[in-house]
Amino acid sequence: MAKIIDGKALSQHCITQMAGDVQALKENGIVPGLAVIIVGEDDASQIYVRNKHRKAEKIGINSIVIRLSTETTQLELLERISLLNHDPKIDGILVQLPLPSHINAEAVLDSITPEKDVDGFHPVNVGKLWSNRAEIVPSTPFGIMKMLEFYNVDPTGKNAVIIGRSTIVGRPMAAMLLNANATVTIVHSQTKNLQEITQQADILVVAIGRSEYIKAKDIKAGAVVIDVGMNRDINNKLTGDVDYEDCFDKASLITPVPGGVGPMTITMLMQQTINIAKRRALNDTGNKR
Ligand SMILES: Nc1nc2c(c(=O)[nH]1)N[C@@H](CN(C=O)c1ccc(C(=O)N[C@@H](CCC(=O)O)C(=O)O)cc1)CN2
Ligand SMILES: [Mg+2]
Repeated sequence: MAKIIDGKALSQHCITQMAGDVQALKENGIVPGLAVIIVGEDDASQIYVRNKHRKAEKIGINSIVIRLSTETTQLELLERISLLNHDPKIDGILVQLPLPSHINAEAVLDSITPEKDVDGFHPVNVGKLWSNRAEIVPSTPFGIMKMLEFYNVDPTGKNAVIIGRSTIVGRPMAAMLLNANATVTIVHSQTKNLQEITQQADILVVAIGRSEYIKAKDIKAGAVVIDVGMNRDINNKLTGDVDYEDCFDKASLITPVPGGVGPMTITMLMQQTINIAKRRALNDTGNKR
């Protein structure tokens, strides 16, 4: 029988620690600041942004949310980002994805100054991650690394298989597991004999976007199974990419959906905002000398 990796409980544990860190920063005159920009009316995005704002406030981070209409032009968005790039009170800038189709998301993300790119999507931060000298990393895989650490899963020498090659999850997850000394394989929609590879995984991270795609027959006995999927069925019920019930007895550890990876994504965003503010605190001290 698998043990459940409880993302909600771990998230709460991290929040308590972070609130203490923010208090200490404030005593040194630094208030961490996070700016989240949302363009358009996507329902799910609205909820995630609201949750980010609430969690930030709970920890003591100064959170601002900039809500822009669907008709916002790319130029208007770039101008907003430029103002935030130069705002000394803002440590982290995040543009909620997806953006409306008339906006070039890459151009927008690339315009965020790398030091404030709290999502870790800027090519400079991607390059640093792959060079194993990361400062800011994408929150979803960062949350997964925290989960592994908290549940005493050392990736060293393990076979880690990631299903999915997105820039938000699959690719940065591969870099982080590689940096943690795992033997890493990425599989994706074009991979031949995918199941033969997933069956070898000691750590399996599933981000393929297909409801309950991974079954017990696809995993190794004792595998650690991390489900990044979020799929809505016709009754609006949330399902993961892993058939949780089917895999439960065969895995050693497994994340539920909801209550696994999702809550840690937002919590790790807060951690990165605090980390950037800590670097600002160090620089401020340096400047005063
Ligand atoms: N700029 C970004 N955009 C997006 C990111 C991101 O990291 N940066 N990730 C996702 C959305 N996302 C955060 O932004 C996110 C998604 C889901 C959850 C979450 O807590 N999920 C819950 C279930 C919620 C539900 O019922 O719908 C869970 O899994 O328990 C948090 C954050 C895309 N965009
Ligand atoms: Mg089921």
